[in-house]
Amino acid sequence: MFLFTSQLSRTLGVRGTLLLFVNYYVTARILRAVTPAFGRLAAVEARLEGEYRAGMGRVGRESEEVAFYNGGSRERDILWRAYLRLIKHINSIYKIRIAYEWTEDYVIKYLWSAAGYALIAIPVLLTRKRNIGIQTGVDEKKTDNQVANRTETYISSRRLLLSLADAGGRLMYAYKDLLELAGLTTRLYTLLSGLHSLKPLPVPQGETGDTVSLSRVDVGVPANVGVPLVLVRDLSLSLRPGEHLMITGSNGVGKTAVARVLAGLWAAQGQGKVRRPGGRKGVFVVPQRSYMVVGTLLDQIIYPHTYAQFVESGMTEDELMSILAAANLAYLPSREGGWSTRKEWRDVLSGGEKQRMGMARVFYHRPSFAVLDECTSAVSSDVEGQMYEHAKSLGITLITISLRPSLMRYHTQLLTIAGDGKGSWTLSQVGTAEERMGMDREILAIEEKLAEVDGWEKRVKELTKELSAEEA
Ligand SMILES: Nc1ncnc2c1ncn2[C@@H]1O[C@H](COP(=O)(O)OP(=O)(O)OP(=O)(O)O)[C@@H](O)[C@H]1O
Repeated sequence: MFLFTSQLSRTLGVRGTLLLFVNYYVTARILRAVTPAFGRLAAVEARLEGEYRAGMGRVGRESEEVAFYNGGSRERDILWRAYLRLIKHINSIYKIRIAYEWTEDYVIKYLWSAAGYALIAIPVLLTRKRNIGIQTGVDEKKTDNQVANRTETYISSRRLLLSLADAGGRLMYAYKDLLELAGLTTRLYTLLSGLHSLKPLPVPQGETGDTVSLSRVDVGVPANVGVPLVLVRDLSLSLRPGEHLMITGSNGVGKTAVARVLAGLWAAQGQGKVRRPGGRKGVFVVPQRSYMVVGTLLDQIIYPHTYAQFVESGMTEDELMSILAAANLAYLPSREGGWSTRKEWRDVLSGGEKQRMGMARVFYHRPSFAVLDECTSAVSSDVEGQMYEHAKSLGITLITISLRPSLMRYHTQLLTIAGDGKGSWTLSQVGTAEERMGMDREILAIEEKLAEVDGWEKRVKELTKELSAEEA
């Protein structure tokens, strides 16, 4: 544009050039007044598209649960609304864009050309001698030459004007693209600033030794703003290898929160200190919800190891087989067609099988400490017991989060979180092996009696019915 303007100014003279700049100014004002907020529109479009895609992903992931609840039409309704919101927005952008592009084309193609022709005409109309033209020194007396000069000036100016309009159009397109880029950048900026405002993962105070210990630690939900919610106050405990801990308490009292602090996902609140053995062999957590990785059957057991790490570890497939046997999953390789079978394991394996696979991972990695967060709730008691005994025989110290009293027998310490709103807790020894056996027997007896409760209730009802019939 600068080049074309400077070329044109040679033809137009000072007044013409000034008027050309007035034209630029007026055009810029008009276009600025009619330019929609393309940046904001692009940011909203990106957000709506994100919501829609997240909804699609959620339905894909949770399809079975949705089907069990017969929630298909409800989900379709939610997705349909998200889709309509997106489409409505995209359509409104198209309408705005069409109106804007028409205006822009009209202004740049027609207004600029009209203004340009008027400007070219000014010297012709206003100059008395009419000796305009970029070629000077031509013999003015020769009329033919004058006509030729004017024609040449007109044609070159016209070309310059067309090129100028073209350059102006490109500039406006670039401006529009820049606005859209700014919108997307704003969205990315929001995401990144959200990530940056997250508190960094806690730096472990000590990742040495073979002991897990919490010393005067407050466990609470981290808050980016405001005061964090403290679930357990002033918690102190120390676990050496072989000292198995069971954490219990009602739902939502903060059992998993303690596991998160132990695993280093949440920082300990207050002035407390967390110590645990470092490295991969340190604390391994098996979460409440089973996770199946994309990949082969073998990948499920060795996760988060890669195949290369598995080979490097020197472990054989026979050893993997015995790991699966310890988790009561020995039938899987033959049933599924071998170690390298790829399937959607999340859907293929049952709830209990997925939980047992979680335990197989513990046996494979053999960490010093394993936090088992209600990860055997869908496994039958006998297999659960076998897996606990096997983990202990591998030298793994267990930190179990559970509401099942029957699991107490595998532990030496019991942490009970009160959930009284004050963050109270108690830590007690579960007892000697003999005492634990006694407790086991008592638990089994109670569990057996509990299993009979339904039958007794049924009998009471029958008797009541018979009595009321006799009285009548
Ligand atoms: N990421 C989070 N953001 C906000 N609140 C959370 C978060 N995680 C947990 N909480 C809250 O902290 C409390 C304790 O949660 P936690 O998962 O530790 O409970 P829990 O004792 O393991 O329960 P359950 O036995 O049901 O598994 C709950 O009230 C929960 O809503």
